Amino acid sequence: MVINLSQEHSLVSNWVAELRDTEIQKDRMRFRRNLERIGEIAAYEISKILPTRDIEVTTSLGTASATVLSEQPVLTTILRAGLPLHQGLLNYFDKADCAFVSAYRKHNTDGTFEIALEYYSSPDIENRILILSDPMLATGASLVKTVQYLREEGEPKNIHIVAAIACSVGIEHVQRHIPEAVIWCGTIDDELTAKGYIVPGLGDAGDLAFGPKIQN
Ligand SMILES: O=P(O)(O)OC[C@H]1O[C@H](OP(=O)(O)OP(=O)(O)O)[C@H](O)[C@@H]1O
Ligand SMILES: O=c1cc[nH]c(=O)[nH]1
Ligand SMILES: [Mg+2]
Repeated sequence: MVINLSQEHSLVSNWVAELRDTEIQKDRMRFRRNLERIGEIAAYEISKILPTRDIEVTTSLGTASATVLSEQPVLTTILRAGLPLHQGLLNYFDKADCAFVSAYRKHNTDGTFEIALEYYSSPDIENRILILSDPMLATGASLVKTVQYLREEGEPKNIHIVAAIACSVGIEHVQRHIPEAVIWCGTIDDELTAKGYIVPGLGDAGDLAFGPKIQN
């Protein structure tokens, strides 16, 4: 299932427009904050379909009935571009456990690339609700490889994927390999360059959030 958070107009479309704009992108703090805000809205939307339980809360004047989450998700992100989106999810799921994975494109001299996974820090994800965030779902290779890697340690009961911009080709790749995943995205673009960049996309999310890095 794919949920496009820009299907109907909301502030999300405004933040995605700012993320794409080459002038506004010069403000790294705004770029990171816009990713964070999309993470916050995604958390709010996902919370509507998470399991709940009813509780009684003692107030100073009586007792109130309330419905609250019955369990906390595991928020997993892919370093480094995933950090601002992850922070947004964590701002709202403030009691969640967190996992971090490093997955990056290791470029070959012929222009092709492989996904290198080198670092992994996670709680036990067996039977947990996994929310995996990465701002750019381009080919989908990083997300699929990350989920395959995490599954060697435990089987989550639900998988949610959060992206700011998802490419339709990448969505199909994820759906082929993780058909049960629910994909929440800020918007959907249809093109990918030969180097795997989303068009119109926004450029390199990691560089725009944190500055350029040396090529690996
Ligand atoms: O869907 P895919 O084709 O796998 O591409 C998406 C990946 O590319 C970006 O990371 P990048 O390799 O630029 O690393 P960075 O976070 O260090 O910038 C992005 O944050 C994703 O992890
Ligand atoms: O368009 C893209 C694709 C992958 N990673 C990015 O940061 N941008
Ligand atoms: Mg990058």
